[in-house]
Amino acid sequence: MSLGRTPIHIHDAVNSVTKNVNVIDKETVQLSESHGRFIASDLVATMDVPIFTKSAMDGFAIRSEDSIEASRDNRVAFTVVVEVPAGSSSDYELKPFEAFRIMTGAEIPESADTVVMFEQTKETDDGFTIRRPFEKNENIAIQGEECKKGDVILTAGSYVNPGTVATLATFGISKVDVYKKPLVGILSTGNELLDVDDELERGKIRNSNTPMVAAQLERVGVDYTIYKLEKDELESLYNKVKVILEETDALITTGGVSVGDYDLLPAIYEQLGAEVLFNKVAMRPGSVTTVAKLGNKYLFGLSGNPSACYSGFELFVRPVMNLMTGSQRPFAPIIDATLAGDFTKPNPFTRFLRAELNFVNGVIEARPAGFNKSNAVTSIAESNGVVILPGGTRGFTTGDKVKVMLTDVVGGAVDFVVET
Ligand SMILES: Nc1nc2c(c(=O)[nH]1)N[C@H]1C(S)=C(S)[C@@H](COP(=O)(O)OP(=O)(O)OC[C@H]3O[C@@H](n4cnc5c(N)ncnc54)[C@H](O)[C@@H]3O)O[C@H]1N2
Ligand code: MOO
Ligand SMILES: [Mg+2]
Repeated sequence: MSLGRTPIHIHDAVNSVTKNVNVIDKETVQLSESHGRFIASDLVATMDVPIFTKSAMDGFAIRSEDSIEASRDNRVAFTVVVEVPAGSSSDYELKPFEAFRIMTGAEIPESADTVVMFEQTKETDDGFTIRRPFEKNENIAIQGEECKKGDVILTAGSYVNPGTVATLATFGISKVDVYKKPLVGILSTGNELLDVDDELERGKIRNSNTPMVAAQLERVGVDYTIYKLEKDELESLYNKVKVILEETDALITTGGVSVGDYDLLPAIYEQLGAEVLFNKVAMRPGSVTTVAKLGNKYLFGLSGNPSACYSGFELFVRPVMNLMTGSQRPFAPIIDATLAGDFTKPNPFTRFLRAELNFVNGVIEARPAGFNKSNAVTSIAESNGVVILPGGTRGFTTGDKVKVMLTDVVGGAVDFVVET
């Protein structure tokens, strides 16, 4: 009951869920399936990159020593002897004032040591002239200049982004060791709940938490199973939770964690013998969010109220899922922003305010999104971040500096503005 619940600080709550999280396991996936995963072993360069010294420009490869005397008044002439397109090479030994016609990406023949771009030459019948000396290695990409064989390119736990995919391909890695994704069960509870397709009835509402939580899990790249809605009935709910824990790595329930007569999750954690990490957090919304552990398995008891459910996920489920998946950066970034609307209510506890973020004239503006109460659903849709107002404060107004958690990094700016 509420009397037995001691609210803990949000920092303590986050720390307690995110310590001792075990990564699930490793698996090998095809390169094409690796994007969005976390690599499970260090990537050590098996060769130099570039693997051979090559031309960085389309032009002519020459011996730099032949260009020393070149000037505006004394153009030096070269004769083109061999063509070297990308994908080929030449063992021809250049004689003085001879040149290769060479393309970007082609191996630099041994006898040349610098490249003159087409734009730096004037064409002649059998070649070209230049008007300045070229130093060794101009317009050349040297073998190993990017990385050397044996260098550690990426460490285990790195996120596989499109550039990682390109790097893996460069080293010929078509099968990638990644951390396994946890399988998470989603179970919404409540006698009042109907499925999305059901006709509305008196006193009932549609279950919006299950699809929302599923989408949040997708956003962190985790697999899930959706279980059928459960009524607030102790025995059947207990049995269901037990079965789900056998089938999954973690369980997210929504609803039934407060102190109401039909809020059964606290009794279920007790019956399971689970360790309750906390059952009250000094925050709004989501103060009744409860997290328990049974062995390595997490039981996230998210609040039934949609906005509380959403915040509870972003604060606790998200970092744990990221850690289980092998991420070394489990938390949503928290940045500075300027409030673009008033929020005058008192904040006895730390307040999480869904907000729409915009980048305006170099400043990140955070506009509190719509109807911003615990039971709100539409404000979540209007938000792409969460403003964090410290507990024990009140009266925030437009222009105030606030912290914002970047929950949603999908999408972009309305325009492209950079200093050039
Ligand atoms: N005496 C007290 N009453 C309440 C307290 C309290 O401290 N003392 N805390 C309040 C707060 S704060 C919240 S938040 C809610 C949390 O309730 P539960 O987590 O137990 O959730 P339910 O009671 O099952 O439902 C609450 C609310 O959310 C709606 N709901 C539930 N599931 C869904 C769903 N899947 N999709 C959409 N909406 C859902 C449900 O119909 C209720 O309206 O408790 C307060 N009470
Ligand atoms: O748990 Mo509640 O969300 O503070 O309204
Ligand atoms: Mg309740």
